[in-house]
Amino acid sequence: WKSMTRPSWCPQGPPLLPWIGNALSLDPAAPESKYSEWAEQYGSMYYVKLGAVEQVVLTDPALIREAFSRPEVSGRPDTASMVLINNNNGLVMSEGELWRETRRFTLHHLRNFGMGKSQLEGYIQQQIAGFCEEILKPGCGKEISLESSLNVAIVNIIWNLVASEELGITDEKIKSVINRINRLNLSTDGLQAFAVLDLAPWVQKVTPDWLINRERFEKEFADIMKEGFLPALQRHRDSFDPGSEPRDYMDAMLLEQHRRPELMTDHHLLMAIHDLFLAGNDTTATTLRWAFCFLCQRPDVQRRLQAELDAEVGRQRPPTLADRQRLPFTEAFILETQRLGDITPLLVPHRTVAPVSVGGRHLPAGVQVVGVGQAVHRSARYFAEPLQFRPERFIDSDGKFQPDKNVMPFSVGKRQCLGESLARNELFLFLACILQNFSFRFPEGYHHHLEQDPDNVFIRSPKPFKLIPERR
Ligand code: HEM
Repeated sequence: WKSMTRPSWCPQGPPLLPWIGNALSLDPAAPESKYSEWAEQYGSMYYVKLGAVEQVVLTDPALIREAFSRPEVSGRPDTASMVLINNNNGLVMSEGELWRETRRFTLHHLRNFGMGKSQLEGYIQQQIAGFCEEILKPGCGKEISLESSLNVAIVNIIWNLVASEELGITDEKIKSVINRINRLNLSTDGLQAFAVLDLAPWVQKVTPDWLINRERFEKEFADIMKEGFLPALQRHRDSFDPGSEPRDYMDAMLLEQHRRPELMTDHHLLMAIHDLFLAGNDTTATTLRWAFCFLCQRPDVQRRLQAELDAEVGRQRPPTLADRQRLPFTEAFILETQRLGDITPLLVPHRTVAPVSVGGRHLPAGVQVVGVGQAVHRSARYFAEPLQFRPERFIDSDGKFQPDKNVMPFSVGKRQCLGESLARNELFLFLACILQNFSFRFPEGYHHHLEQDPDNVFIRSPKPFKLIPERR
């Protein structure tokens, strides 16, 4: 009876089954749809229990903003799977002082090395030129997929800031590292077994490790580190000089480790690098894949984007970040792609680290706080005809781009995406530079709509598709 009772601090929510709560109601491949459905029934704040995990779910943008701006809501889930994967190290899953210090330090150094500034622009354009030369040009007139080659072009940009190294766009080894790291962290295959631990932590005590694949997971993780990051870190260690200016983020981390060994342990350092690699590649590459999907679905939108580019930039020079102001429809297209593509429909869950009041309710410490981005992005309350792809909704009567604060793909508040400025620059330059030179269409008879890849649980990716590039 006790396990079926909602707490007095949040009395509304779907009915709870004994012990398992609402766990059976969620589709593991797309849990966000149930959360959005519940939003219609139970309103802007409701209570959900997934086995042992208590969640307060927020579906109203003002409430998400209020909660995520509070330091008391800046923790991360401490469920068994999360602890196993990250051990609360790194950038994305750490909390408390370790997170605050590492986030401040990372932002400072990545900005120093050019993140969000025009000094990185030339390098981003170089990656786009390589992608056009090696993937799009040879693919003209043929059916191609934009899978890991797009990720490599994107990963090179963050990897340049982190390790001053460039990886080949068609290099199979790096593609395999990217695929393995994404699969392990983001796919149902990697995480299904551990979900059981979260629902009922006691299962851990009675289940042999081999049954939940713990060893396989740990070995795969160690192998990826060995193949992907350790060689670069070792090269930095070998040539590191504590007396001179850091060359990149790895150097800066090693210097900090020199100064504060208790904070920058080897594992934390490696996890921070892993987090930048992961957070900085599949997010942006998946957003671009949605963009290509919408371009093929809507040739009229594609033509309008190209007409704007031709009129404002021409074809003699590549578009630059300084052209942004003059390309309002391109900006509107990107925002609409982020709204409807909605790659993180549940954002990333937070946890209360101390009691806190949100929306007039007093939440205790230790509760997960889930902001349902999808319930905002696809709600008719905030967007007219929310399932239609309409970039014009962000263009005002003077023809200017009018961003809408209810579109929050990078989340909000204390843990708002650390790479937002970099990602925005990448999305703009990739789309503008590519559309200046290429057009895209789906193969004859293919329609995509909004179907998602069922294998990817954390990032809502489009179902794998092929497209045909043509030279303009
Ligand atoms: C279109 C691209 C991107 C999207 C949609 C996106 C979205 C997000 C979201 C929703 C969060 C969770 C925020 C929260 O917990 O409230 C996040 C966190 C984060 N993102 Fe991004 N991101 C993108 C690109 C990037 C890039 C390029 C980087 C690389 C620098 C990056 C690094 C991070 C990091 C390190 C965090 C953890 C921040 C923290 O916990 O303090 N992201 N991102």
